[in-house]
Amino acid sequence: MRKPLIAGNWKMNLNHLEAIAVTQKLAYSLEDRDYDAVEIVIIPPFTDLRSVQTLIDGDRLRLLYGAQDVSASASGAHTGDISGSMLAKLGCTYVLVGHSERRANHKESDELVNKKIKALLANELKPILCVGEELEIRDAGNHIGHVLEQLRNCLKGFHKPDLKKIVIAYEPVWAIGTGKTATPEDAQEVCAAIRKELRKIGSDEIAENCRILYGGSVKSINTLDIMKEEDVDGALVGGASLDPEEFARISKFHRVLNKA
Ligand SMILES: O=C[C@H](O)COP(=O)(O)O
Repeated sequence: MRKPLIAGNWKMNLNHLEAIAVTQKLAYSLEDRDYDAVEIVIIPPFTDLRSVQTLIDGDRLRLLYGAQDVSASASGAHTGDISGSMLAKLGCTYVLVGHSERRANHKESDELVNKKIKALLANELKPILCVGEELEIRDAGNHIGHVLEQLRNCLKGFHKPDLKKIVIAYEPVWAIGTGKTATPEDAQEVCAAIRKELRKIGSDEIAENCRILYGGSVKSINTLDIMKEEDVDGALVGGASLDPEEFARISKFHRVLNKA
């Protein structure tokens, strides 16, 4: 079975002092049974990672953490970039790649995302590959084709041992930060199509074991309906993850719905 994964992408919010307070409040709101049932991950800005690492290591918290991006390069003259080896040294487990906000704001191509995945795997980090469509593509009725093309391009050249380490996050761009969550049926349709494509790209085993997350205005009030869907294995949460009590409520969905 696939262990559900709930990841909180803080985006460009919370300095390193605020990060300590939010992480502590989140940890106080969770119990061992929550960590046993769900992988709970926080993804703060780069500037917070060392503080989060020190707190989690020092208090032996069962939270996992990661970064919002990575350089495709290993080291060198890349001003402003952060390398996979630096993130590994900071104890990161997961790293987002291909988030629509990076694609839009930094003109990130599928080819660049592919190189970033390679850099993460080289440093034993687990990519969370974000794919999703703009509203006009959805309205044109070709959103599934668009998402699967992104998936194929970003995963080009990877073999089965590598594919096993990758998490996929389906994030319809029109649902991000808008309060307009995709319907559970919509999320299921795309996540099922992604899983079917993973059978072709990788194997039945890879498709069965890959966690596919939904992201886009996830809140505690809509988590259960989304998580009931067979091919949805978790959520990539933005705004709601900045409130530790709300993010804890989202992470505790398993207390009502058994996905194991
Ligand atoms: O990475 C998170 C997604 O962009 C969703 O953000 P949101 O929950 O604020 O819509």
